[in-house]
Amino acid sequence: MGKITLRNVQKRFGEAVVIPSLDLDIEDGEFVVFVGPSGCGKSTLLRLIAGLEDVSDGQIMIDGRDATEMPPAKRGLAMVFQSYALYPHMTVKKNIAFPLRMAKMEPQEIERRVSNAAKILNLTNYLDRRPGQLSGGQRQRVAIGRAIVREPAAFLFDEPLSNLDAALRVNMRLEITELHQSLETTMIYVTHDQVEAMTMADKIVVLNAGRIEQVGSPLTLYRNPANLFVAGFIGSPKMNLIEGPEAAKHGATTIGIRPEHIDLSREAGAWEGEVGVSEHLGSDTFLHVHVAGMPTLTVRTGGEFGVHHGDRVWLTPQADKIHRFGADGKAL
Ligand SMILES: Nc1ncnc2c1ncn2[C@@H]1O[C@H](COP(=O)(O)OP(=O)(O)OP(=O)(O)O)[C@@H](O)[C@H]1O
Repeated sequence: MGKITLRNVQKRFGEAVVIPSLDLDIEDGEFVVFVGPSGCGKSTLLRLIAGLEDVSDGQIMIDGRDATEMPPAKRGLAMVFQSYALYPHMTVKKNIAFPLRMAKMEPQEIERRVSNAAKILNLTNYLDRRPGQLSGGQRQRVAIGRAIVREPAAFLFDEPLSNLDAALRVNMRLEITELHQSLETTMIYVTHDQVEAMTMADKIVVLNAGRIEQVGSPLTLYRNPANLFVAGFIGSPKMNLIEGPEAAKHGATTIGIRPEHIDLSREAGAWEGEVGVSEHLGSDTFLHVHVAGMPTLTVRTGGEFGVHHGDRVWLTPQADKIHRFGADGKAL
């Protein structure tokens, strides 16, 4: 079980309203990612679900029970922090077993759960080490192990990978996704990294100033962003946003086109421009092209196009891939 429902949830810190009013349904077994810029309230929302903060108003239901006033330990959720919060003087085994010993579980059952978690996380050979003798990735796995042994209704991750280097982040991202696939337990994951959100989530919740901008699968958000905020936030490099024509009902419009949806040519096309910086990523190349009267446009090519700084090129947006937004920022 692991169905979590938020109804009209509000959070104020003194006078400051951090979450004005929020409704959200998290289904059993879903991998849900809260993403948004720094300070948008992602961690606060996770802490409200965990019970580490009290809601100012509204209701939190976990598996059909009202959990709004329930103390954290009673909610059956397990939180994994970026700081790991491991005990340096305890072995890996003791660290993982810690919450079970606190709960006075039978030693045999503790043993069974710890060795099972160690197997899942590839930590079997490290059980007698102390955290100081482990790599960053291994420490992160110990922190996850401590959550697994509790057999929670849901795992709550607060930016768990932000202390790891880039390569390790990619590895751990995959490991957590695989863990989700094998455990099939609800996971709620907070990050400001839209790539993490895109690659891991079943469902992404895009937050901005304590409000939900859009909820949907990664591809839904990518293909059909509900507004300019989501269009600009999801996707790397960012969607090109260009001033569009005035529209009778909608006022000043904005046109959005992703870098992979602009065709490049040396002959005629819609817009003529000059190539600025090229970024070669190996599989893709991103050209930054200056077109008169527009912000610099980013265009994806396979890299075989062979253009250089200062070359004249023509750009043509693919007509069926153009997004349009009204003056209020909403998709038209
Ligand atoms: N205990 C607190 N007292 C007062 N204000 C707080 C408290 N905790 C958080 N805030 C404020 O609430 C807002 C949301 O903070 P929160 O940590 O949830 O954001 P976030 O989206 O997780 O940001 P980040 O990605 O930087 O961690 C911020 O403006 C923050 O300053």
